[in-house]
Amino acid sequence: MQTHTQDGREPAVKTGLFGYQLLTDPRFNKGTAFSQAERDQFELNGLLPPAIGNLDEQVSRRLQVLRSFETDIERYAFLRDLQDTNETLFFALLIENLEELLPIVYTPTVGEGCEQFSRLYRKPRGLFLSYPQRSNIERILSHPSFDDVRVIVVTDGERILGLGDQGAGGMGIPIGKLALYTGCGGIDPSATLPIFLDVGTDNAARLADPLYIGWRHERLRGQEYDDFIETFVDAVRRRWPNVLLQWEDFAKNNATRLLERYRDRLCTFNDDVQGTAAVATATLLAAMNVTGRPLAEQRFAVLGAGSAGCGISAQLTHALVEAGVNAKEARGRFFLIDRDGLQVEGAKEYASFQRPFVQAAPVVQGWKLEQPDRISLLDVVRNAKPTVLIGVSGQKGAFTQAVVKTMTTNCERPIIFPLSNPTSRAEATPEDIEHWTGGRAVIGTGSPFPPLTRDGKAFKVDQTNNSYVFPGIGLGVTAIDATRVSDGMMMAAARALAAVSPALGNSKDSLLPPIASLREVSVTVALAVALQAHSEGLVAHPVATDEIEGLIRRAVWVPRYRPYTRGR
Ligand SMILES: NC(=O)C1=CN([C@@H]2O[C@H](COP(=O)(O)OP(=O)(O)OC[C@H]3O[C@@H](n4cnc5c(N)ncnc54)[C@H](O)[C@@H]3O)[C@@H](O)[C@H]2O)C=CC1
Ligand SMILES: CC(=O)C(=O)O
Ligand SMILES: [Mg+2]
Repeated sequence: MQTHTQDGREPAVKTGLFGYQLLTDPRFNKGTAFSQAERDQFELNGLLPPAIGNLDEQVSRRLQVLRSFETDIERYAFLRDLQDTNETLFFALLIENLEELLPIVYTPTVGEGCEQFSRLYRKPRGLFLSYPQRSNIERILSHPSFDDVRVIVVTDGERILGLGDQGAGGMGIPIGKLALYTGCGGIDPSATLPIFLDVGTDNAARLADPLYIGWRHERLRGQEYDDFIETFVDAVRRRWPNVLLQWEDFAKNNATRLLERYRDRLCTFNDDVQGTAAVATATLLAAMNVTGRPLAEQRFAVLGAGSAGCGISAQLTHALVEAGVNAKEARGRFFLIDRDGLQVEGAKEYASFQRPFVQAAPVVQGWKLEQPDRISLLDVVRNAKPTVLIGVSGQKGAFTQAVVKTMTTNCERPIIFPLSNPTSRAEATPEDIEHWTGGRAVIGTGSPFPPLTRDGKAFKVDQTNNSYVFPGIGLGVTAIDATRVSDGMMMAAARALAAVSPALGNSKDSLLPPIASLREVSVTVALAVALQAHSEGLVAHPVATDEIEGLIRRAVWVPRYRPYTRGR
């Protein structure tokens, strides 16, 4: 991290790079903004056009080019190329235009980026650790360019957004998430490392694609898979004992299992399980200001009993208990519906992460059902009368008109969150929900949607996405060297986000702060997370409570060109 000297000038960064190598290293490249003195010192004369520019000019030039493309996937490819050419410029552009660019760097366009990854692939970024290279992992991680790594996002590509198994194309997700760690959370980009664990793919189209860049092999499972993950985690712990490791977009049979296996062995969390739970909890707490009905009175229907559905239900159960509901009753408030219908005792074998949210058989006795052998979402909404409906199933249109309209018979202001990503997988569009409920629903979506019209004015749709929390978790954890990510830290993140809800002061306002303010939101989340880690004794070095905010603020990386000096 760079700091200012006492006279306010930044210390120069030493680099052994010069000439063409300096211009082709995205961490050091300044493009046309290299000064004449730097061009002389680093042998750049002739390699650059003569005009000397600056970061602001470069940002406006790139923005013009970006806006001239016709499609978002072209914009995505352009931004990925810029990131791999000049990181400072990429992040300056991103940070100054968060609201416009997040839907490209992140959901929904990143989904298409993953699907097209083999075609778009240009330059190396991060690490592809493939099964055939398993005995080399330690050597691969040992490269000096990774010495400063503090945050890793890792995927095996099996459940990419709601798009399923994308094989090596899944690498687009760790790259996108880490772009937000820097763009929103202020983590120094040289401290971030995207990793793809290539254990093959079961995506037949990818395996048959001659241009596929991944390991052309069916997905490994069972002991071979577990041993590979163990080798990876062991190598990570040895190389970076205090790194924050974020698991992302693993399939449901692995996500919670791996989290439980490793959460006490290193500083780690699963974003789909825990990050999603934190943002959903925060948005719901904020929604209480709009509906006027306290959390302790809510009943929940959750479509999709996977990583996100069970993670959300677990954290909300804690929140209900904290609000005074007893634990058994709190769990009973959750109705989780998967492919086979409502999770209910005796219907089938449930995975261990699903079991806490299996309804007792007597609860559904006497329910009127559409079909006798299956309890559908509509049956649940009719009979259990939930006040909150959450979609994390990846199933477009699963919140039908009948389901949504029935929600309005349960309560005056139903809370309806179709959280699946990307946009094409949302369980319902805000426009339809607004129409079907006559404007009574409180809405949150996973991906961005255009504003609604309410009382003749544009009304922003809240994007209930874990991007509101994971960058702040990363900033808080790394700023104070937290050793673990606890449930308490996740709850602190959720409460901190809820506490900055615009709806707190005005029940007609948004539930979440604007996307454009994500950098400030992340500092707020970081502070809450760091204070909680401190109070739980989960910090590597002693630090005074009143120093924590300063540590966080000083840790925030800002894109600007630093002075360089030649040396090793
Ligand atoms: N807004 C946000 O921040 C986040 C959104 N998500 C989205 O949530 C979705 C699910 O993610 P995960 O839980 O990690 O995936 P998952 O694969 O663990 O869970 C999805 C569940 O939905 C079930 N399902 C599939 N079809 C169904 C149907 N017709 N009816 C009911 N259930 C059905 C699956 O059997 C599975 O249990 C994805 O689209 C993902 O993009 C996930 C994490 C964060
Ligand atoms: C947002 C996110 O993590 C997901 O859709 O998987
Ligand atoms: Mg995810």
